[in-house]
Amino acid sequence: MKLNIALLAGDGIGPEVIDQAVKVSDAVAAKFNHEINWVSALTGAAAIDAVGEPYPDETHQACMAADAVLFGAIGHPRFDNDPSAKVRPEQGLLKMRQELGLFANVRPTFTFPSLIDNSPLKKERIEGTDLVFLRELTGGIYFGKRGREDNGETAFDTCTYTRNEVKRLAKKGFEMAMQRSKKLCCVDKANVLETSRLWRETVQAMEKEYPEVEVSYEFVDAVAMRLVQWPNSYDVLITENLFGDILTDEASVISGSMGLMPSASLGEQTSLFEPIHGSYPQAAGKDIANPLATVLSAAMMFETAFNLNKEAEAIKAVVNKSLAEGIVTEDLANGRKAYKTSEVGDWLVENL
Ligand SMILES: NC(=O)c1ccc[n+]([C@@H]2O[C@H](COP(=O)([O-])OP(=O)(O)OC[C@H]3O[C@@H](n4cnc5c(N)ncnc54)[C@H](O)[C@@H]3O)[C@@H](O)[C@H]2O)c1
Ligand SMILES: CC(C)[C@H](C(=O)O)[C@@H](O)C(=O)O
Ligand SMILES: [Mg+2]
Repeated sequence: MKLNIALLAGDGIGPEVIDQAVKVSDAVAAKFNHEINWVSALTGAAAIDAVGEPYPDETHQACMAADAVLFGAIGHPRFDNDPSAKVRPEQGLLKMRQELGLFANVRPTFTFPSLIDNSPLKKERIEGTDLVFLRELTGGIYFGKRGREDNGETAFDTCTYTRNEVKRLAKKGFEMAMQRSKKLCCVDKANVLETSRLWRETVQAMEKEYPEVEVSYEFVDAVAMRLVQWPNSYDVLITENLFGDILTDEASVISGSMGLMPSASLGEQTSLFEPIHGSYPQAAGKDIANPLATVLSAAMMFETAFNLNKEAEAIKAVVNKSLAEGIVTEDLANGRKAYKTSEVGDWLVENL
């Protein structure tokens, strides 16, 4: 099979972790007789430096022409520390998600048996955790009206959702629950927010279409607590954009490192695969970042975008093997030898 993949490495550790995912993808493609045609395109601060905008039209065209997109990370301290910057790398990420119509961000959280002691949480609480967030990705406060009033003394961001936006995300949630343990949790703040009441009302109305799915409705503040207290009590969680952003970073602590958690962003026309972490600027250029979140995002790409399950399983298996054998970057070393980002990538290729 010929796979056309747009490659958006981005900023900071983006290019380093993407390099490992490319090496591993090429190796798995060779093993299973596929050919990957990578088309690299600019995004983030790198694109601002090169052409003045974070998601240039050329990049959008490359994403639209490809069968799938593999994304690293964007963001640079130069913008993080300058709130007045008008053009920002993150705008590129949001524009890309919106223009590609990537409304459903699938963010699994799971544990690796060999890393159970890497989590600061108690082993007996987290063992066997296997849950998945479906984060709405193209609506809510990220895309609402925002601005300043009162000579800049007052700022506002507005959160808006339409019933259809909630429905299409919830539909994916119900479908995913049917494939898994038939348990769905709708995370909201319906005791306060009108958008959350629309979420709850919409999901409640859909329950009768999926009589086998047991649905619970929980407030986001309580979920934030129970997620680290009893993560095993969850299976599929659906939530709006900002809640999903925050809860998934929190959930990454269960696995032991932010550098481990992959994601898939799904739309009607295309899909994009990216680690949930950012550009981790402190590690940029040092060859120390954990590449596994990006490698596992590539596995999600084989599975979700191309229906190539054996290929995805091969990647997951070699990742598990590397962890079991202690071939880990410094975030997971825990007093053991820390391997470089590129050494982990090389090991995965050799052992695939
Ligand atoms: N999707 C994205 O591209 C994305 C996501 C989040 C943040 N950002 C951007 O990234 C920049 C830095 O943001 P931040 O520091 O809040 O978040 P971050 O995810 O880049 O880093 C937070 C912490 O997580 C850990 N971490 C992250 N990735 C890791 C990896 N691969 N291996 C090992 N440890 C890892 C590190 O301890 C790091 O200090 C900002 O400009 C932000 O806007 C981009
Ligand atoms: C960088 C930022 C805009 C982004 C988000 O908030 O969606 C990031 O935190 C993520 O999780 O991908
Ligand atoms: Mg985030």
